[in-house]
Amino acid sequence: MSCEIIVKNGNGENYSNGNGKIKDDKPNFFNEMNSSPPRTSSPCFSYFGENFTFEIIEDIKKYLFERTKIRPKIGIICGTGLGHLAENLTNVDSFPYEDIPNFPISTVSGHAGKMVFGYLNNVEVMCMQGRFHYYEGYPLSKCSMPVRVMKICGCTHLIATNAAGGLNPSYKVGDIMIVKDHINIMGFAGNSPLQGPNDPRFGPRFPPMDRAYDPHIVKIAKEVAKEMNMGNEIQTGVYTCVGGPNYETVAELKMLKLFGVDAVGMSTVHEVITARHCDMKVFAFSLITNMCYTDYDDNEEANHDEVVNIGLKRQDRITEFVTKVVTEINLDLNKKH
Ligand SMILES: O=P(O)(O)O[C@H]1O[C@H](CO)[C@@H](O)[C@H]1O
Ligand code: HPA
Repeated sequence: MSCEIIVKNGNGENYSNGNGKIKDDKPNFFNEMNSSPPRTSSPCFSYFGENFTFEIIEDIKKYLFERTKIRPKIGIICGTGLGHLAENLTNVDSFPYEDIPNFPISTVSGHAGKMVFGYLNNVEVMCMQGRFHYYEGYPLSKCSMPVRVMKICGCTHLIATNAAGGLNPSYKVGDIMIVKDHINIMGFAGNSPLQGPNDPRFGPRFPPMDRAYDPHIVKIAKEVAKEMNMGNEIQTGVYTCVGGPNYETVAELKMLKLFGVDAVGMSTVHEVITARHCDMKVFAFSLITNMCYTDYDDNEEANHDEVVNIGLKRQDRITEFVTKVVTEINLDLNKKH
């Protein structure tokens, strides 16, 4: 059975994949789910929001590569208050998001909104100084679209960092939690960055998510932590992403704790799913910026200024940690070639 995609392009015009007749201007949910993706380099819209086609991602790469000579294998996403990392790059070429064609803009404090290419300890990297969140009004596919840009730019590895609330009572503010796994709560509710037509040039329709966080890089990171004497400040745990922007209720936190969640935030999971879909190796960690209390008698409340401030306080340590992990990943990459 041939299926037809009818979506609107950026100018509001009908767009069809040419597999049949246009019957009306409303996209058909089931047709879209079963069809090949639209091949276009102008943004088009579907039930799942803007469709960032392979061609659009290639155009973004073209824009960047015409302006930088850096050819990174490692992409880094800086979490809230962690953008300092990008300030440690040398020989930088920096692109404000508003200048990059088809890029969203960062609207959250603690996220500068720049794509920075440069060297971290002589290793070529590209670094998002600021990420996109669902609560900013962007669909998950748009939030994680830059991960595909990293992939098409040649990155084989993604390092995702975030600020998160600590649920595990043995954690303390300032700890770094290496993410060993995640629980995709937004996915339980039927929301995924991979919703909509699948383009096999990015990855398969049904990607596996076992070992989403590369066990070998986790091992490398633990060795780095040991070398840095991080003994009582490094943890390993399970992260979850809630939609935000409100922080969680006590009852929600109790539930997450029962689920086995160690740290809770509002990002990363959809980026990791997108990265694994296109076969990138992933390493992620959370900076524990506040503790999540599951007792109604506790008066502590999370607030974003505190989250940003803890990031600033821990920036030097985190920069050192990431630099060493990047250096080790690069040594590994060179061994393989
Ligand atoms: O996950 P990152 O972007 O580090 O930021 C975390 O901190 C913000 C809340 O204070 C939310 O955006 C949450 O996701
Ligand atoms: N909850 C959700 N997201 C967060 C938190 C939190 O406690 N802290 C930082 N980001």
